[in-house]
Amino acid sequence: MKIAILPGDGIGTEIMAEAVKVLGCLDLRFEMEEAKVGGAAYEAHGHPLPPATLALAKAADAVLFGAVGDWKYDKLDRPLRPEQAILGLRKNLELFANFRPAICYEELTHASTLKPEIVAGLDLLIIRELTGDIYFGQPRGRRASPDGAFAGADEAFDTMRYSRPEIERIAHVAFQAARKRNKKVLSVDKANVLETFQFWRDVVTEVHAQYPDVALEHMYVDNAAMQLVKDPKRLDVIVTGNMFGDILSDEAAMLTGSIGMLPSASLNAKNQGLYEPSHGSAPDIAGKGVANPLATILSAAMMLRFSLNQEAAAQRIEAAVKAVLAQGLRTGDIYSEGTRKVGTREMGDAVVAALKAQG
Ligand SMILES: NC(=O)c1ccc[n+]([C@@H]2O[C@H](COP(=O)([O-])OP(=O)(O)OC[C@H]3O[C@@H](n4cnc5c(N)ncnc54)[C@H](O)[C@@H]3O)[C@@H](O)[C@H]2O)c1
Ligand SMILES: CC(C)[C@H](C(=O)O)[C@@H](O)C(=O)O
Ligand SMILES: [Mg+2]
Repeated sequence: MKIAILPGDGIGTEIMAEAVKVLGCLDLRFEMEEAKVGGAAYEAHGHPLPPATLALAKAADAVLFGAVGDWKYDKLDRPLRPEQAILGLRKNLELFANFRPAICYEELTHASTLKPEIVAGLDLLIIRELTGDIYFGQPRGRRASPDGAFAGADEAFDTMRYSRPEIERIAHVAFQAARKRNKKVLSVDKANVLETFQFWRDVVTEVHAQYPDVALEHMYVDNAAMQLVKDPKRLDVIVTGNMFGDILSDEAAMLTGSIGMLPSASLNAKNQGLYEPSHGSAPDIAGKGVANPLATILSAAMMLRFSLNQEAAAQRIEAAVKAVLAQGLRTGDIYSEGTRKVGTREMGDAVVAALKAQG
């Protein structure tokens, strides 16, 4: 089993060190090979996704990814910006199905900014389409406005688009995931305004005909954003497009206590996957040793489950994370009174100790 380890930038290197430590103390044989990605790769090789990094990711059974980005790269031409690395990996590996589970662990009920009764026991799954939408639609660019009230003025434009097969395959993923859970899917769109998302709604409805045992509900994204904080436990599987999924998953992260708790899996049709926390490189706390490594450690657990066929090891990691939270250990982002504040490394060490204690 070969795992590509791509730490990236900012807290990416700090959280990845803890996840690698956790993987290393399982009784499994992995080959782990590390490569630079994002700003780190740009500094070393002049490109955020160098050919050798992409080749490693393609050849591996799974990719564990930290995070990329830093404000200092914001002035670079877009193809050279760190974020292009993660977008390029998703597109090149055809990782169209992004699973972002938002689970509120019992011990963290009080870490959320929402009232405990709203989030206690929350377990929802956002399924985000990851290789289409306005993220990748062409054409895009800047030009002099060709017409309208501001003709001749500078303007910028992007293209939102989805093809039928792209919507069909993510809808199948959502309905199949719902069959293993509570048999209901909420499809989030903006069909009242956007043609792309009226089409999304039509195609999801058509695919639903093959899943009569699963309940389907449609909702506009603005309302969904509201329902997520009003009554999130009413929701179970949410399927949506690339951009809405990006936004709603950060919102859902706060229901779990912190974005530092939200893992993710991005899968292609062959179940090859890239696993990463849903957060970014957090330049504001990078280098301070305070980042929460649990989203990355939980992403490693998802990797064991989905790409490496190691369900037992995945469950061991998840149980170790719960044990550490039950011991009262907290990084700053999930700290609340009466718990013990620890740094990134201490949190990783505690997960390793909890794994060893399992025998
Ligand atoms: N997949 C990725 O690599 C990815 C994802 C999101 C953002 N980014 C990039 O990261 C950079 C920073 O973006 P941003 O600030 O908007 O989002 P961010 O997710 O990096 O940070 C948002 C806030 O959450 C906090 N935070 C994030 N992860 C944390 C953790 N593990 N523990 C504790 N606190 C945590 C940060 O300190 C910050 O206050 C940008 O360059 C952005 O493009 C990359
Ligand atoms: C860094 C950025 C390209 C990325 C996205 O928008 O998909 C991030 O926000 C995420 O959620 O993984
Ligand atoms: Mg995001």
